[in-house]
Amino acid sequence: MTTEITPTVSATIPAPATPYQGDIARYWNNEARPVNLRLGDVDGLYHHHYGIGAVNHEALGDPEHSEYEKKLIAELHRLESAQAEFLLDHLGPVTADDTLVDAGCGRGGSMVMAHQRFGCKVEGVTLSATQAEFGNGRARDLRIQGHVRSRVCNMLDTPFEKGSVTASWNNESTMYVDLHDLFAEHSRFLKVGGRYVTITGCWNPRYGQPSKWVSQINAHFECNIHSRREYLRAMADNRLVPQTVIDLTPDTLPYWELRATSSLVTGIEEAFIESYRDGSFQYVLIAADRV
Ligand SMILES: C[S@@+](CC[C@H](N)C(=O)[O-])C[C@H]1O[C@@H](n2cnc3c(N)ncnc32)[C@H](O)[C@@H]1O
Ligand SMILES: CC(C)=CCC/C(C)=C/COP(=O)(O)OP(=O)(O)O
Ligand SMILES: [Mg+2]
Repeated sequence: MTTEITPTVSATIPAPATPYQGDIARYWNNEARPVNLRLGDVDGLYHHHYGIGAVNHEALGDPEHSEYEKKLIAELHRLESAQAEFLLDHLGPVTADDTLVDAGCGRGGSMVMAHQRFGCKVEGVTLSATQAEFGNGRARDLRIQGHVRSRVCNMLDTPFEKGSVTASWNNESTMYVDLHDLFAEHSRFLKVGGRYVTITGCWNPRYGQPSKWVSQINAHFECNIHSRREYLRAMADNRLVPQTVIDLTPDTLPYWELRATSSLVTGIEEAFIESYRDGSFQYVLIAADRV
């Protein structure tokens, strides 16, 4: 699949708010891992998040078969898209007249899925000009550029008007920011009665402190994973009242176990598998009402 990329964003790139955000912008501008691009090439939905659900071993067939690796890639991608569908399931009622915000939108796969499901406008923000241009290129390819737009913008300081957004989400992008600052900003632009959803990895307070595996994941991605407790506290402080908290850890393990057998491994698979198994790390969905 070829993706048209034109420099629609680069003329207006704001300076990073902090040196750290400059590091993260560089990280995502330079990212081109086959585990993300080859999965996205399956159907043109490019994700930077992980998968949930049971592996369909029947669809994979015989590991010795010449087509097995191609089927494995399609299966990992199916599980990543299932994760995004599950997040969208928790946004509440959304109509074609509504605006949604994807905070930390990556290459925009979840935004396209949201527009295709609801017919609504979706605004995405990322620190990376490469990602925003890629997402806008995909939207143009699909002729949905009037509804789906990515821009380079700090999710802690967005241009969205107070109370103008029906629902918003962070899909695996909360570990790059202070949660109080983040939820204050979502709370500002969400309508009263609107919905906020995150799917994220968090360290488990029951374990005690971040395990060595959690520290390894932080170092690998230059991020700072928060604890489950911190999420709930920061939401409560910002008029976001959890409606649903779901532990997706058992649902994401099959994805990781399958990914660990593929040719697209990146070296981080062991840290996810071991930390999910020893209980130090959890994969969760939290859906909250803006009250
Ligand atoms: C792991 S990717 C997730 C991408 C996307 N949510 C998905 O599911 O495919 C993390 C994203 O968070 C973005 N990000 C990190 N800190 C940010 C910030 N302060 N403002 C806006 N985006 C940020 C990065 O640019 C990147 O797009
Ligand atoms: C759950 C946690 C802690 C996520 C950290 C954020 C992150 C880097 C997500 C996946 O991005 P990606 O799809 O680019 O990563 P990979 O290349 O490993 O697939
Ligand atoms: Mg990935």
